[in-house]
Amino acid sequence: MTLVVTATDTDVGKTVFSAALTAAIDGCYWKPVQAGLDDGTDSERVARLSGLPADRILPEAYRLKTPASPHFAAAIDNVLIEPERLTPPACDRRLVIEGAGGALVPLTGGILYADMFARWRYETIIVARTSLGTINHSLMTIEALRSRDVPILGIAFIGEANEDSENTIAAIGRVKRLGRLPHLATLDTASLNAAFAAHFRIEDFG
Ligand SMILES: Nc1ncnc2c1ncn2[C@@H]1O[C@H](COP(=O)(O)OP(=O)(O)OP(=O)(O)O)[C@@H](O)[C@H]1O
Ligand SMILES: C[C@H](N)[C@H](N)CCCCCC(=O)O
Ligand SMILES: [Mg+2]
Repeated sequence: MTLVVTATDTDVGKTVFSAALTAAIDGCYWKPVQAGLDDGTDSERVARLSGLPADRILPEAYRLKTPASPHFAAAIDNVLIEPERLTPPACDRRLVIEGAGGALVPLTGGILYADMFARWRYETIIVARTSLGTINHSLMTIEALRSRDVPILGIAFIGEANEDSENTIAAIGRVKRLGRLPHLATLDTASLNAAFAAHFRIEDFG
């Protein structure tokens, strides 16, 4: 089963979570659109953090120079993102697909990530912060996905425990709380794998 990782915002922790998840299911990882090349790419970070062989990291469909919204980064590079090229590549294992930013980030002037998720119809995981403001961002993300009939596997939190916010989102949003990855002072393969194993149940990921 292919899994999509989206979030309530950029910089929430999708790449870190995806690295842990891909390692845990011994799968493949794909970042369809990488916007920003100078500070390293999400694929490079997943390769390093997951410790998986290089061939598990599938090549991006688009590699855009500017760290910006994909629609804008593409325009700067004089590229038009074509949805047909965002067909997930073949992989003989389970695939983890990481979006860019939050669910309603544009790929073109008219197509948002959530529209691609709706085409794909894969189970989608929302990565959300635990800090104040997350209830609103998480519930809006859930609404945006539901309104497009995107299947939601559940929500994965990143950060320090915030029991009320996490439970409130799960209850009002009617989504499964998959777990919470705490902030790791040392972010490496061993600490990430250990934290994922301690805070998530592998059975929840199919
Ligand atoms: N559990 C964690 N412990 C420590 N640092 C973390 C953790 N999760 C994320 N970070 C750090 O937070 C920053 C943002 O995380 P990440 O790159 O995973 O965000 P993202 O949601 O993938 O962003 P983008 O929209 O650019 O893809 C990174 O510097 C990352 O190393
Ligand atoms: C460049 C960044 N790290 C992500 N790849 C793209 C984030 C796009 C966010 C757009 C927005 O919501 O304003
Ligand atoms: Mg990322």
